[in-house]
Amino acid sequence: MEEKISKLVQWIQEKVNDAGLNGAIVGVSGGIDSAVVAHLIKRAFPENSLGVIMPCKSDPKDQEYALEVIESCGISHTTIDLSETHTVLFSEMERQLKEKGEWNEETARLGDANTRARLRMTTLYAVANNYGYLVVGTDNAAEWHTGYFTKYGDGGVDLVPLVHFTKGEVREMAKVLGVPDSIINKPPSAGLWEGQTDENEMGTTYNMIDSYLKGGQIPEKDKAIIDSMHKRTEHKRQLAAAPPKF
Ligand SMILES: Nc1ncnc2c1ncn2[C@@H]1O[C@H](COP(=O)(O)OP(=O)(O)OC[C@H]2O[C@@H]([n+]3cccc(C(=O)O)c3)[C@H](O)[C@@H]2O)[C@@H](O)[C@H]1O
Ligand SMILES: Nc1ncnc2c1ncn2[C@@H]1O[C@H](COP(=O)(O)OP(=O)(O)OP(=O)(O)O)[C@@H](O)[C@H]1O
Ligand SMILES: [Mg+2]
Repeated sequence: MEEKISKLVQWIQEKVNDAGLNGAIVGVSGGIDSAVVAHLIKRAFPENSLGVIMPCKSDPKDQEYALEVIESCGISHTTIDLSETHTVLFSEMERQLKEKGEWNEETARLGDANTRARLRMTTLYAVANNYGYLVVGTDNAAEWHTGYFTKYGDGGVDLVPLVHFTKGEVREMAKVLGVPDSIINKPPSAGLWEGQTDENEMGTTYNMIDSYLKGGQIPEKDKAIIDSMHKRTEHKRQLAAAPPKF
């Protein structure tokens, strides 16, 4: 694992240097994926890396976890609270659509949640512009395959270093990097609404997805969920659809 970590760190350095930029930035949620990326970019650019904590109506406990991550890798950090911004934007949209009588209550929770992820993306790019940094994403192989991310939200990034690593491998990497156990052992959550956990929402587990990706046999029910998510999210792994030249 140490060798893979060194190669990833070197790859991040090369991508930033090739871009003619100065360093790298990541959103730090208090979860394991961003913890690993924070450690990687701190290793790649000890003096030119930044972790950004962006609460957005989030559980205050998340911020404590995020600060534990920051402390564990010693990365420079800043906190930008997006709760008010989200309220202003989302409530204005709700008001306007309600006025038209076209507000859809059923899809509102997901729309609200994805807006949080996209506000974080917008913030990261604005801060990255200030420092001349690349925005580093945190998607692992399981999330990438199932499309379990917000298009142009947490999926809107410049580099995806963990995309070939299963969730289990990310856990292994976290241990080697010195991510605190409290972060490694906590259930993965997008934190987009109260009580949300990835595995509850998806209806399958990361262990199942990992084992499927490694070619293992898994129950038909889990295979069906994973295949359906993969198919439904194909568009997220492509550039925006363009028509043929007429
Ligand atoms: N066939 C197609 N071709 C081109 N575009 C297509 C499309 N089908 C939908 N779309 C577009 O994609 C949109 C739907 O995609 P998207 O906006 O991503 O939304 P969606 O996939 O519905 O939701 C995002 C999922 O990712 C989860 N998530 C988000 C963020 C972080 C994490 C985490 O683990 O931390 C998890 C979240 O809980 C939710 O389950 C549609 O509104 C439409 O605009
Ligand atoms: N409150 C937050 N502050 C900063 N960044 C955030 C916040 N919430 C989410 N993010 C960003 O969105 C990414 C996607 O979240 P995701 O939940 O998949 O990863 P994670 O929280 O790092 O790990 P886990 O899967 O264990 O929850 C995070 O890795 C992080 O970069
Ligand atoms: Mg999370």
